[in-house]
Amino acid sequence: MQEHTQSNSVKITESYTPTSKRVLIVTAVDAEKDAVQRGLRHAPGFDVIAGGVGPAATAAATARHLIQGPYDLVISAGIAGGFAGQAEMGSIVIADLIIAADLGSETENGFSSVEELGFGNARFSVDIATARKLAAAIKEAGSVVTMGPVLTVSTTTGTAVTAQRLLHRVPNAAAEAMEGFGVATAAAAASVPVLEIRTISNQVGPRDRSAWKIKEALQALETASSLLPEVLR
Ligand SMILES: O=C(O)c1cccc(C(=O)CC[C@H]2O[C@@H](n3cnc4c(=O)[nH]cnc43)[C@H](O)[C@@H]2O)c1
Repeated sequence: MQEHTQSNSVKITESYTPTSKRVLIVTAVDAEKDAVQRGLRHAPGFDVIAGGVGPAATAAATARHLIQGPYDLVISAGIAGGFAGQAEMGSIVIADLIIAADLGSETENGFSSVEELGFGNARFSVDIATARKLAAAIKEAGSVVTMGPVLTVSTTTGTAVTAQRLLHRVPNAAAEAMEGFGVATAAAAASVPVLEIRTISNQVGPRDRSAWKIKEALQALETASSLLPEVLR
């Protein structure tokens, strides 16, 4: 509290709330952005953008917005495919690792990641304390939540064989989407911590677009987003 005395001797009292975090949330498409914004209900401190589909578009959009910071946290958020037995349709996944699952080289002996090839980094750590806090809040709110690696792919998986190949590379993978690694690359370049929140619209495997539960996944995204102001306070 701070008190100011004006020249006419009327005391004006202002109350100050502690400075809250400034957070950039990056979705792929507008429908995801709208769901996040519905959940946030105009809470202060959050900027939400739709950065486009895929790691390149989203990395560029994230980097462009981070320049307008400073930001304390960047979140990649949206719908995703869930790996069977790890994350079911309508549930929420909080990444504990963000992995570029198809960034590398095909060899006679299978896939080699950029790390194995010595070309750089194929995975990013998340702000694990905040990730755990968010997962606990989601569980407390009554939603099903899994923490695990979220894969970033440039091509959506469409066969059981590819799903198995990905699980061979990352045995405990929870979900796959197309943007997390791009968002994390831009966040790391700006030294800003990152999170990834995914809500499951479909199973990773044979492509059947008619079976995607987009409405349910967007509702789950709204629910997860509604918990962010309290968790990040
Ligand atoms: O058609 C719609 O109404 C609609 C509403 C919201 C989002 C979409 C998308 O198609 C978003 C594309 C976005 O979704 C991620 N995603 C979802 N499932 C998978 C998957 O199995 N494998 C990889 N990515 C997936 C991805 O991040 C895309 O950018 C449509």
